[in-house]
Amino acid sequence: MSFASSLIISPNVEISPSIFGFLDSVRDGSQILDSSRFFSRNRAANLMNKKQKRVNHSHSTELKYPIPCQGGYGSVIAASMVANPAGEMAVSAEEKVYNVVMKQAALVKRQLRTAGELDVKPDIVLPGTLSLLNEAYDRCGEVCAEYAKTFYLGTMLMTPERQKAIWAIYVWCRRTDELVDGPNASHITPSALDRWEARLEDLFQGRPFDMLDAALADTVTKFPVDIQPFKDMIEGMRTDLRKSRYKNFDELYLYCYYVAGTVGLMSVPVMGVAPDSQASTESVYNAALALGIANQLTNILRDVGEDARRGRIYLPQDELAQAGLSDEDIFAGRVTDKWRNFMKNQIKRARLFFDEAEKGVLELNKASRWPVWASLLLYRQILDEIEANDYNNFTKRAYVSKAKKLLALPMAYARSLLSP
Ligand SMILES: CC(C)=CCC/C(C)=C/CC/C(C)=C/CC/C(C)=C/COP(=O)(O)OP(=O)(O)O
Repeated sequence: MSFASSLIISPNVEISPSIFGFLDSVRDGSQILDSSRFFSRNRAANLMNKKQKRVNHSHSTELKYPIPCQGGYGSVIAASMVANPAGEMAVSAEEKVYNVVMKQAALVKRQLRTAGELDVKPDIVLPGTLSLLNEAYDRCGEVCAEYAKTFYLGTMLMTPERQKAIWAIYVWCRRTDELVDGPNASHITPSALDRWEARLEDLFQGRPFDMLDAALADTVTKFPVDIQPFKDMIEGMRTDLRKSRYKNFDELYLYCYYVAGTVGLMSVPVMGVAPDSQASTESVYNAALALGIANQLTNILRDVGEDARRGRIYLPQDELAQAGLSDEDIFAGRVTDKWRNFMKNQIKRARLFFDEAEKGVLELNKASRWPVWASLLLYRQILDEIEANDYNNFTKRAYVSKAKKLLALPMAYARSLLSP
């Protein structure tokens, strides 16, 4: 069965224009994703302690964000229970996301126990479906190779089962992103996203809509992957449809979790934790979340000009105001000292998230570390390039040169050999 024909199975195709656009761009290679895309130091530990405190004093809990402040990088306390204008207590983004992370870690632990420490379930295949499934996974591999070359290369070191599962997850994320960022994004409505979510639920229940969904449907039967991060990613797309400004870092953090932190949470159950790791499952999940947030913050800092031209400013409005900057300054694209200082603090924060992520990479299964190191090293270098461009992220796109990319690969490999 050809891939294109397999997509026209169901009449539920209102989201399909984007999928076809997605396919076209895969075919002509017009978009290349060259590699994959928050936390105070010791945050995982901090959060654990806070969680403990929360049990005892549920209303006095405070979580710390690394918020850049004038003249340095201070740690400003952000209450995890904050009052909204109506005086109701609302839960901060940080706490909301923390709860998801804890739930994911608990789920994977429970499932591993019942599976007797086996994270791959045996393959039970009905006659005739194996070749289709193989074809579906091959197609996912092709998409991953086309869009995320470096990451794809890294997956080559994984076991075939893990490799295929990562491809299937990658492709679902890519398609989800394409709904709001692809060529047919202007046709996408919240109800199209609702249908995409219904389709996600179907595939988790073993009823995939097309071949690529079938690959993910198979993956979720083999690895302890939970639906929550997938649903949250769709929520991120809804956020993108209705929102083009972020009041503060709390709001931005939630957005980054939705669109990128979720990828980390989806990946850990497949990548697996090293059998000799002493780290808690929670801390590995926190590191994976941190990598997604770091990547997304980097992506936002790199794309300030491009996003502004689409009328979007992802940078926290309160921090811009504190730095004496406004939306108009961004639209005008002037690289001033105020802008450079603001950017320095934003870059510092992104690097803190990368630091947090680094601790977790060591805890992953050896064979899964290389692609993660490669994407971490490459994406973090984008921050160096923004600096090298003298913070002109309005008209200059920060990118990592081919030579630097090539150099990063053996470095990533060498790091992947290090034990915790
Ligand atoms: C660290 C541990 C314990 C595990 C690793 C867990 C993983 C794999 C985390 C990775 C998270 C990730 C890759 C998020 C993607 C975020 C992102 C900004 C991707 C970039 O996508 P595009 O926007 O297509 O990229 P470009 O614009 O750079 O092409």
